[in-house]
Formats: sequence, structure tokens, C-alpha cells
Amino acid sequence: MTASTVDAPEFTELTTIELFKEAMKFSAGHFTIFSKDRRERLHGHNFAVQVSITGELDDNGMMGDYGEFKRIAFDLCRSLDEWTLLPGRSPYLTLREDGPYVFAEFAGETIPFLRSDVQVLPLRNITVEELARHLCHRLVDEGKILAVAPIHRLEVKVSSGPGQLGAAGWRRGA
Ligand SMILES: Nc1nc2c(c(=O)[nH]1)N=C([C@H](O)[C@H](O)COP(=O)(O)OP(=O)(O)OP(=O)(O)O)CN2
Repeated sequence: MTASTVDAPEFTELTTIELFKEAMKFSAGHFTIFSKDRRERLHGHNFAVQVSITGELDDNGMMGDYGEFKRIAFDLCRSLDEWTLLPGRSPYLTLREDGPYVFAEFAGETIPFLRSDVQVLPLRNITVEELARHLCHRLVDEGKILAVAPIHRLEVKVSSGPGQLGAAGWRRGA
């Protein structure tokens, strides 16, 4: 790369920090809904999370202290750890609260849960791709990560097991 390209006014040099610490994980129960009348049984995964942060370096050659990014990512994972996750925006499943219970109505069946065991997420399904979207939205909406540095892009990956993951991204001004 010549000096001229670096100095070109339209040139914004971006660098990326990748975080995939072993502690960036959460254990959760869920079931994937495949259609109006087909779903999996309730089961669980140890979901693993990866976060990719792309932005501009400061004069000190840093894009913020990635310790800050890690703390934010760990808090995000902890918020979903050891819950049964239900989709609040499924086209096929409806949820009804009754006292200490949440009833999920699906394909003519009623599935009972204790309210204290479940988190209802604003998602259409509890899939790796929807979970990646959810975590990416929370990183942006909760704003803390954007306060650390001039970030241009975020990508969150959620894996339900080795060799399979879903990813979602955010880009400034898109
Ligand atoms: N597009 C998606 N399809 C499926 C998802 C998903 O999140 N997005 N999730 C599932 C189920 O959660 C299922 O439990 C995962 O299926 P499976 O591949 O069996 O998971 P394993 O960890 O058991 O992997 P193995 O290949 O069986 O070892 C299904 N579809």
C-alpha cells in the first residue's frame, strides 16, 4: 500500500478485533419450529458466541480496550444463560401467561412452562441465525459497545455445536 492510498481523502482504514473467548457461551433450552405443524422437542445447547468488531484505530493504535468489549460480550451471554428461550414473534406459536405459568400454543397442543424458567425473545424462532440477530441488535441498541470506539461494523456468530453457526451483522449508516 503506497503512502498516497493511505492519505487519499476517501480512504478510511479499518481494522477488526475478533473475540471468541471460551467464556462467550450460554446454555439454553429451546425448540426449533420448522412449519405450522412441525417442531423439535424441547432440548438444549451450549451456544458459543463470536463477536467481530471493525472500526478505526485511535492515535494510540487501539480501537478501544478490548477488555471493555469482552465484558460487554460476557454480560450478553450471561443474560441468556440457563433459560428456556421462547420466540415472541413466531408466525406459528402463540404464548399466553397465566399466573406463574406461560403456555405455548402450537399446532393444537398446549406446552406449559414456569414463567420463572423462560425468557421470551422478540424473535420469530429460536435458531442460531435469529439468536445472532438478537445479540447483534442488543450490542447496538444497548449502545455500550459503540461508545468504546468509532465502530463501523459488527458481526455476531452463534453456534449450536461444532461446525454449525448463524451470523448477523450491523454496519454504520447502512
Ligand atoms: N436454519 C437452522 N436450522 C436448524 C437450527 C437452527 O438454529 N437454524 N437448529 C436446529 C436444532 O436446534 C437442532 O438441535 C440442531 O440440529 P443438529 O444439527 O442435530 O445439532 P447437533 O448439535 O446435534 O449436531 P449433529 O450434527 O447432530 O452432531 C435444527 N435446524
